Amino acid sequence: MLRTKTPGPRGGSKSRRRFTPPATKAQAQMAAAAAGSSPSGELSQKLEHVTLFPLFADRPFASPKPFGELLEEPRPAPAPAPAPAPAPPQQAAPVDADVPMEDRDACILSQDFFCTPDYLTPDAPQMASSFDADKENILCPQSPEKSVARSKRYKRDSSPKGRTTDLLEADSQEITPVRFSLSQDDPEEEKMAQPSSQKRGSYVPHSARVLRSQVTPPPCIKNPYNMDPRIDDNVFCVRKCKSSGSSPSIGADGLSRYRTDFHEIEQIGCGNFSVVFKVLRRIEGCLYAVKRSIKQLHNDMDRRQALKEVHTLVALGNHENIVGYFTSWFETEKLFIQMELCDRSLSVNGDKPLEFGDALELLYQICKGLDFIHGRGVAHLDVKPDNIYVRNGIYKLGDFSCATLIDRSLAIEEGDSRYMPPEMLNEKHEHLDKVDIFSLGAAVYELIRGTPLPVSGHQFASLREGKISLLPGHPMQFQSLIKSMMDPDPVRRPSAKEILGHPIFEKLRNASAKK
Ligand SMILES: Nc1ncnc2c1ncn2[C@@H]1O[C@H](COP(=O)(O)OP(=O)(O)OP(=O)(O)O)[C@@H](O)[C@H]1O
Ligand SMILES: [Mg+2]
Repeated sequence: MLRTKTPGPRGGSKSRRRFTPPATKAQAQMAAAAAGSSPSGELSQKLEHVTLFPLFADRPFASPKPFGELLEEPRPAPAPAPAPAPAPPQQAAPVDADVPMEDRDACILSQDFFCTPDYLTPDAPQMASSFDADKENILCPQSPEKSVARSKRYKRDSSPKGRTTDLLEADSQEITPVRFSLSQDDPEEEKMAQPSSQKRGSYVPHSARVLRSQVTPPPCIKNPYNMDPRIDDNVFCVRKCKSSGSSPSIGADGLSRYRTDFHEIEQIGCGNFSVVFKVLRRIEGCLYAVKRSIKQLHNDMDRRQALKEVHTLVALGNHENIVGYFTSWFETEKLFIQMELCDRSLSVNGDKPLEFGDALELLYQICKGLDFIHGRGVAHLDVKPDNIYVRNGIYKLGDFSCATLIDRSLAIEEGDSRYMPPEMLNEKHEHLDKVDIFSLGAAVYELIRGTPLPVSGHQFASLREGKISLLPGHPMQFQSLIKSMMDPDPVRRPSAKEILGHPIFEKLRNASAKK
């Protein structure tokens, strides 16, 4: 859990620099300096004959004296410009000779193809390698014959075999059908990438088509084995995909893995540090939860801190009562974690008070999860209703962002203070597994009573002295178990294993043994 996050020095300045053409910026600086409106301007006025911008002195610039005089000083003659190539007779638009070839290509890409400003053109190395200036000698036709028409006339294969291709191409909604690139080294891709004579008249440059095929996410494909009733079949509908999931997957920093791999359905949760989305993994046709950090993780420390959750989940492996982990990655300096999608998390505000049967089930199942993680030397340290999820009636422990090693060899972070035992408040960390037992007892106590636990004050202190109110309608055996879990002395609290062996769980034990 990222308790403190200091904004990094980079922020958006990188992109701002990138968007500002150097000459314009220099001119603006010179103007400010000449006007004496900046410290450098005042300095230049004092020095009078010293230019602060020797690098840009050969650019035409109307500046008042004494800068103007300085600019007239003899300078080495500029290298003669290469003779301009004879313009093709039917050139559609004049090309700026000052713009390098690569930039011109980028312009074609961004304006003709993406209809976006140039700064969206991704500059990742893998993208750059797809641009071959030699393959780009396709002239812009005089009047762009909208090949959209061709796209409309594109004949769909109505055979079942042709359906997949159809779907793949349905999302591209532009000029020429494109296919999603699986690999840069794919020989098939290379073959497709060869400019052919048929394509010579195409309005879209070859590299743009290749790029487009790389950044257009595939549509959502239905998995015939997956009968998950939570999936809305509309996401597989071509038209819907066009509007909801086929925008080019380019983020500020290049290709978006999130947009390419997942179709976002809705936001399902928001914590202090993360926002969680219900998503469909496009090629699998299965639902997942993706948790994304809210703030950008600018420095290494922030990233390591956020990765604690991933490292814990990977180290733990699978358990029925632990939320399933799949993969994670960084994108736009945020951490994305792909997890098993649960139906909801518990909450004392949204839910009606927990009944005895449900409370017993919850206690038993989360104790199984705790027994599993404690057995692997891990303490959760943030057990609370918000971090307990339910899926098909199975309770699962989630949000491992505070987790640490019980042997105290890793840093210890405190979870939510409402569920924290007295020893944690006094910074005594000898029995970290028992911290989880207190928190679980407090969470169940809260859910049964149906009122939020106190954050501070007299009641807060009483709970940490072992003074808990009676829970009407619940057997005394159960109430004393909860009381023992919230014992002020961690040593006297039962372990997760001991709780699982309690006689009150006999039926549940037998039922799970039969499975
Ligand atoms: N796998 C999941 N399936 C369903 N909902 C989830 C899942 N993971 C998280 N959520 C929802 O998103 C909310 C926030 O997630 P999470 O607790 O992991 O974020 P956080 O920022 O670490 O929270 P906190 O404020 O507790 O530190 C959860 O309370 C839950 O409602
Ligand atoms: Mg949480």
